[in-house]
Amino acid sequence: MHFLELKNIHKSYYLNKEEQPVLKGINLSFERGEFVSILGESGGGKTTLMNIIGGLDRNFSGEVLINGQRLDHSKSKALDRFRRETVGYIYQSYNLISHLNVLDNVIISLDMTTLSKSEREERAKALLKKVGLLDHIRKYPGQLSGGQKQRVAIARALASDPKIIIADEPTGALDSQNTEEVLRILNQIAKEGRLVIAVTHSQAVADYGTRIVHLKDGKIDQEEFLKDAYPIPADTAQIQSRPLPAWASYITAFKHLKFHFWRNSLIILGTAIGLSAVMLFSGLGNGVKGYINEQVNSLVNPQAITVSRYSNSAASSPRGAARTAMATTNTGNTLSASQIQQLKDLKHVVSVEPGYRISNPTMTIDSKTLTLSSIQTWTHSLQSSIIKAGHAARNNEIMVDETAVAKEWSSTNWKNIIGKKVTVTYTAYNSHGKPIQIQKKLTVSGITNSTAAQNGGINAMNYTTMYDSLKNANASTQATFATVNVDKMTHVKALGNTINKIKTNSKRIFNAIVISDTLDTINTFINLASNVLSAIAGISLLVSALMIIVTMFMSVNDRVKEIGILRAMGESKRDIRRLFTSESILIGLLSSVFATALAYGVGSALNRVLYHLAKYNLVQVTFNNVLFAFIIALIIAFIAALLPARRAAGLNPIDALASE
Ligand SMILES: Nc1ncnc2c1ncn2[C@@H]1O[C@H](COP(=O)(O)OP(=O)(O)OP(=O)(O)O)[C@@H](O)[C@H]1O
Repeated sequence: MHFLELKNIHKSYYLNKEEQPVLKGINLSFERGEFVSILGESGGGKTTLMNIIGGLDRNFSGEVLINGQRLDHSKSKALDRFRRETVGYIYQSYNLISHLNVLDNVIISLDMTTLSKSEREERAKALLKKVGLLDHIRKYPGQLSGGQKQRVAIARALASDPKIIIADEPTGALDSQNTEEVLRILNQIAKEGRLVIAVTHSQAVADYGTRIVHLKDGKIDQEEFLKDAYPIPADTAQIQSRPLPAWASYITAFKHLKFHFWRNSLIILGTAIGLSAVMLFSGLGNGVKGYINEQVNSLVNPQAITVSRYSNSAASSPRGAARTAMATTNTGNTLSASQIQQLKDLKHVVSVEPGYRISNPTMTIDSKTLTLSSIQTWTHSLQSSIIKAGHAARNNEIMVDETAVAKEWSSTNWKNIIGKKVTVTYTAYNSHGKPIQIQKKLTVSGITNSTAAQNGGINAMNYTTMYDSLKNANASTQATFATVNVDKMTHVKALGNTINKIKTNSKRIFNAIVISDTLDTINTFINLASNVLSAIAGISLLVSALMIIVTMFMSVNDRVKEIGILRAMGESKRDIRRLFTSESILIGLLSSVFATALAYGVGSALNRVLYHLAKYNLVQVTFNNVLFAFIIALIIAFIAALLPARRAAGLNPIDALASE
């Protein structure tokens, strides 16, 4: 049984459907320890034969047997494995991978073995030492002489410990000294018990081996046995091969990214700008939402429900409801003691504060008379943080709004209004609905600022002051609204609904305003606006996707030869596809990292500029915004790589190797 046997190999190429036979029945056998030279005229089919032996060509007839076992050329996985385990290639034009240094050019073949990382590095260095290049391992192929390149190629071919070395014109591009050196190494390889098959035009080179095979007109026309095959040394442990692991593709992809640093940096920058814009707009949405929520909650206590009488004219929308709440004693829509009790009896209610709101009162300060939009009693529905100066109103005191009153009184010394005596005049109603004019002298105790809450701001006295003024004037003392204080924030919404559903004689009686409802509506609009802005920014990501596609196609075009080399080394179509998808995914990942830094950087700069306007960080990029951007970037990168990666994987390895 021969180590390698070729039986009746026929191969034709077809040009315009016209058959051009190249190999016309090759029968040959080889043994380990041989150094066989194949001689023949140019175009005689030597390379074609090598591609068949090396498991690169599948379109031929005849049989290739290894240790008596037929190599099934219809099974691509088996062929990948055969190339990976059994064959090492050396080419006339070296075919080193230009973006990998000398050491990595050898290690890339070892990545398909089960050796550990340190063992792989050790073996690569040992092989490079053997070919005299240990001092050059960090150089790139472009920094080596022809002879050095070929020696790297030999080290690479030997890396996975293959039993067959195919050398296609290994000395074709070398001077006599380097030729001598390479031949010596090849002879040494044969002495190690490997089968070396070298294609050559040179009789001198051929004479170096153990056998010469002449190829003529597609047939073997002569064989010369020069020496016996070298004895096969006792087999040392064979290095185990394995399919290329995913991490190896990522490492190679990263090295390629690094090699084309500037080109890739620009793409990463472009993608990162688009991604960071998406993050910033989402962050701005969060910030504005947070700001408005904080503003509203600082004016109005979210854990209090403002309840007034329900009137048909009030729409069910928050704005309509707000109008109802503004209804005052003037309308006669008041809350009776039993209705207040009804509210007190509800579950989760901590307390109920009856309140009065009176519209269009006038206020006279010194000789100035102002018409206000309303005066009300202070309840827990208001936050004490709106009192900007002075203190909350005690008996016979009043708090006045900064803009509507204090600054109207004096634009410069408005704070001096505190302590001033004012006369408030307003209309109330007696129990028969008859209007009663009430006039009351009060002292200004504090200034409120709540312009964001409602027009006209808050002018408020305490409950006792208002109650006494109504009682003394024989006006109705029924509350115009009530503040229902709720035990827990989580119960507020449900309680609001419950209050709205209470009926007497199947008629709804209460109208409850839950501030979170209003905030929900505001938040929906802000979300919508920020999503629209993010989506607009997202369009730039389409441009990024196109950039990645173009780069990947360029990368495939640049690397056609490399694809051929990797396939010859035993990488599968899947490995090649992954090489390009992983590069694109790395671009996506790096872009996301860069975009995150950019978004936080620009975000904090914007916050610094805007802070003095709102006293709030208006850009708040959250972890979820970042996560979303990462996911989007990875999806875009993956999709962008699909077509180029498919093209790369679909390349015929022989054509790829033959590409210029
Ligand atoms: N992909 C192909 N399509 C068509 N014809 C091809 C193809 N590849 C090779 N040939 C032809 O097959 C013949 C054998 O080519 P091959 O490269 O095997 O020759 P060779 O003996 O290695 O030549 P050289 O010594 O010049 O390298 C040539 O005539 C070549 O033009």
